[in-house]
Parts: sequence; C-alpha cells; structure tokens
Amino acid sequence: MAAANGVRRVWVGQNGLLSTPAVSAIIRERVGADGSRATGAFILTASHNPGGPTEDFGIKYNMENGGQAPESVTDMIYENTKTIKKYPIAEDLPRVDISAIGITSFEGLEGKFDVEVFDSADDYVKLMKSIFDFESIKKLLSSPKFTFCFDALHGVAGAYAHRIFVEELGAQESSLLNCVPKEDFGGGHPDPNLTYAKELVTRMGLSKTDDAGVEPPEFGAAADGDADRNMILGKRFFVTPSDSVAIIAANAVAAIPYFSSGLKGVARSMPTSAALDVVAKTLGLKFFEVPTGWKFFCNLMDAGMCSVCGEESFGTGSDHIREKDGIWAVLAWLSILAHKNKESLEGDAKLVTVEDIVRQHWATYGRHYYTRYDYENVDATAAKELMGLLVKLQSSLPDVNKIIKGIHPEVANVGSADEFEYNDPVDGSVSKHQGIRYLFEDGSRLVFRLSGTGSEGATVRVYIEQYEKDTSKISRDSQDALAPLLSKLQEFTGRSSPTVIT
Ligand SMILES: O=P(O)(O)OC[C@H]1O[C@H](O)[C@H](O)[C@@H](O)[C@@H]1O
Repeated sequence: MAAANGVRRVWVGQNGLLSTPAVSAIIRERVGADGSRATGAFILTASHNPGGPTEDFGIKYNMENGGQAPESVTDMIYENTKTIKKYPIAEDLPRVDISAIGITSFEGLEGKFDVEVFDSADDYVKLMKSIFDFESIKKLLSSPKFTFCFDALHGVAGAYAHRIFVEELGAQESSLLNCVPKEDFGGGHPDPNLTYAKELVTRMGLSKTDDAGVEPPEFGAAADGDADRNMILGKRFFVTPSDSVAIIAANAVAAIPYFSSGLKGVARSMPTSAALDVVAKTLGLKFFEVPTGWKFFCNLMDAGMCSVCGEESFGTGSDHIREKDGIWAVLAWLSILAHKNKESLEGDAKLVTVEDIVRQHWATYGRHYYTRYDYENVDATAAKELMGLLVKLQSSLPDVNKIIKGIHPEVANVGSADEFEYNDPVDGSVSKHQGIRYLFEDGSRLVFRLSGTGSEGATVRVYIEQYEKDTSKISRDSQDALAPLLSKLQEFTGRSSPTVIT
C-alpha cells in the first residue's frame, strides 16, 4: 500500500492482533484519508472454515473499499504465481519489533519502504464510537439489573473486547471469557455457535450441564477467531443469526445513531431465513436476496443500496465496513437493549430482556422456524448427482407433492422450485447454480446447496424453514415445527443423519 508520500508501506497491527473488521476499517479510513489507492492489501489471518474441522491460516486480500478481493483478482494472483521464477529474500533486513508502535524505514530492491506498527484497535474503536451511542450502552452495562458476558474463544476479538467493553463501556473484567488471544485458540475451535462456544453456552444456562445454582447473565455473545462472525444469546435463550439480522434491521433507526436518518436497504444471503424479508416489507425498505458470500453485499453497499445485511452462517454487518463484523453486532444488540430499557434501568420496572425482544419481534412479524443440516465429507460425485436429481425433480412438482402428502398430509404444497440465480443489480454480473430451492405455498422453504468452504469431499447443506404467523404457535420448539419437512430429508440426501445440526 502506498503512504501519503508515495513510499510503499506495510502496516502491521501491534503484536499481530488485527481482526478482519479492523482491517476493513483501517483500509477504508487510511487509504481513503490520504487519497492514495491500494491495489490490494494482505494480512495473515486466522481464517475459519465453517465446513471443516480445523482452523486454517491464510492470506486474505482486501481491496481499496475494505472488502475481500473478488474472484477475478484472486484468480489473477493465482495465475501470476504460476509464472514466478524466483523471489528474493532479504535475510539481512533488521527485525521490526511488532510490540512497539512506530515506523521503521528500509531501503529495498525496488526503493524505499516503511513498516508501520500501529495500535490494532484505535481506528476500529473510533469507528464504533461514531456509529453507536456509547453513553447509553454504558448506562445499560452499569445497571445492576443487567449482566453481560462476552466470549472471544481465544481469538483476536479478545483484544477489541477488552478495549471496547471494559475500557470504554465499563463492563467488568470478569464478564470477558477467553479473551486472551492465543495462537492455538487455547486448543478449542473458535466457532461462535452452540456446539463450540461451550463455556459461554453453559454460562448462559443453555447446556445440559448447567450449574443450577448460578443465575446466567442477561446477555451473552461470542465472536470467531478473526472476529467477523458472532453469536447472540439471552439468558437461557438462543437468537438465530437469521432472526438477529431481522431484529437489528427492525430497530436500527430508533436505537443506533448511525442509522437515524433511515436504512438505504437491507439484504440477506439466499439460505438465510426470510425473517428479514418480512421486516423489509413491513417497513417499506429496499430488499435484496444475494448468493452466499459477503462480496455480494459489498457491491450493494458501494452503490448505496444496502445498510444492514446478514447470513445464516453467523455473519452480520452494515455498510460501515465491507466485512461482517462480530463486535459491531454485539454493540448493535446492546444498543437495542439500551433503547428498549431507557425507562426501566432504574426503579422497580422489569428489564426488557433479549428473549422479550425476540418474542415481541415474532409477535409483530411472525416467526421463521429454521434449521440447517450439514452432511459433511459426502462423496463429491454423489453430491453432484444429488444436486442434479434435485434439479430434475423440479420439473415434476405434482409427483413431489404426492410423495410429501403421502407422509404428511398437513404440509403445504410445494408451489415452485428453482435453482437460485443472482443478477447483480450493480454490475449486471450473473451468478448461476447458487442453490436449489423448493418453495412451499405457506412461505416455508427447503434449500439445498453445496458448501464453498468444506475441506474434504463435498459438504451438502440443507436449510429448512417454516413460517408461522399464528401467534399461538410461535413458541413451539423449532425441531417440532419442522418435523414434517425433516422426514423427507433422508430420501433427498441419501444419508440417514446429518453430521452437524445448527
Ligand atoms: O459455502 P459455505 O460453506 O456455506 O460457507 C459460507 C460462508 O463462507 C465464508 O465464511 C464467507 O465469508 C461467508 O460469507 C459465507 O457465508
């Protein structure tokens, strides 16, 4: 990247602690600020592979808008690697102490370059303060009625959590779990979900091995290794990522200063539940359904068409940067809680809890029951054949309906089916084969897609969604409500049970 004086500069976060959202914020802020153009910055990051069992470390390319490099750029980089004949190694380059903030200048083969070690959190904290009302969140956190807990799963989010939640917002040190970043994530798997965020899940009263004597906190959250994904929990209550983005969108204007003049639009990835669609329709907002992958949101944001977006894979964010943002999502929820509790933090008034907010949302907009089944390490050829069969079945919906009705007569008819194709309204590009959708007449959906991140063989993902508007039925357990749809899965996938259920 070029610094203001034209000297090439490498930016390094102090002690190597840089989160993905902070990188995006820094690129937008610094590159934009000095008017120079980055053709691509890269960092070594703990990237996460939701489909696979292991963490992998990789190089991530971010563009000048702070977003991930599109395939055209990474393909070009890959092509270039094939023609590299030699690369020089500067063995005598003095070591840069990355624990000390400052700039070190070097004379390189192609001229001068700088290495700047900077505080990894400074730019990000500044950005968060410009988005949220820190004073109102501070009040919430200091209320004896409200208890808070954040688990960084030993990922890089720990550094930001300490700075923001403890130093800026006054949360107690003891409310931070696993917030010391560790290279091996403390031996755990830094995935913010009910399976891997075990300690948090137990503390929030959601595990079978709860300590019955200890009252769980009112609010709990986790972020993944590079802090771009998040999980939101209430006391003994799980908020699905699909509900989380819908609830943030529904409350953004009232609760978050950055959005006070209105939302430009909202977007979700195709397999994410339609909870956000209902909010968009009710509030008259522009709405977009894009394929899985954050880059599709970035195009909309760059064109000023989208303010809030989210994915079922625990990614939530807004147009403040071009990455999903775990800490942002936590601050968004704390803002909503602070707003809803404006009148109830003092005196005898009862606290409006996370669960209250979600149930109120369902009562207003209806509830989307939602489950994702992952069939990991499926034979790649068999997976392709399965997809082919599912596409073929789409031309014989009466037969599909007959089979389903034969098992569960009460299930609505499949009204239409298609293979999701996205026409990008910004650049006109077309993305085909983005998942197979069976759309039921009552708004329920059955979606199949092959994961783009699985590490061995193929990972087939099946997303099951059922919409319930009847307020007397919105409190049922998700699995119960979906049972009629789930019973068809074995036949569709050729497997008796999924590897992971989310
Ligand atoms: O293709 P999948 O395995 O479902 O993975 C999907 C996820 O992969 C990465 O994490 C992307 O950054 C996400 O935007 C995407 O949702």
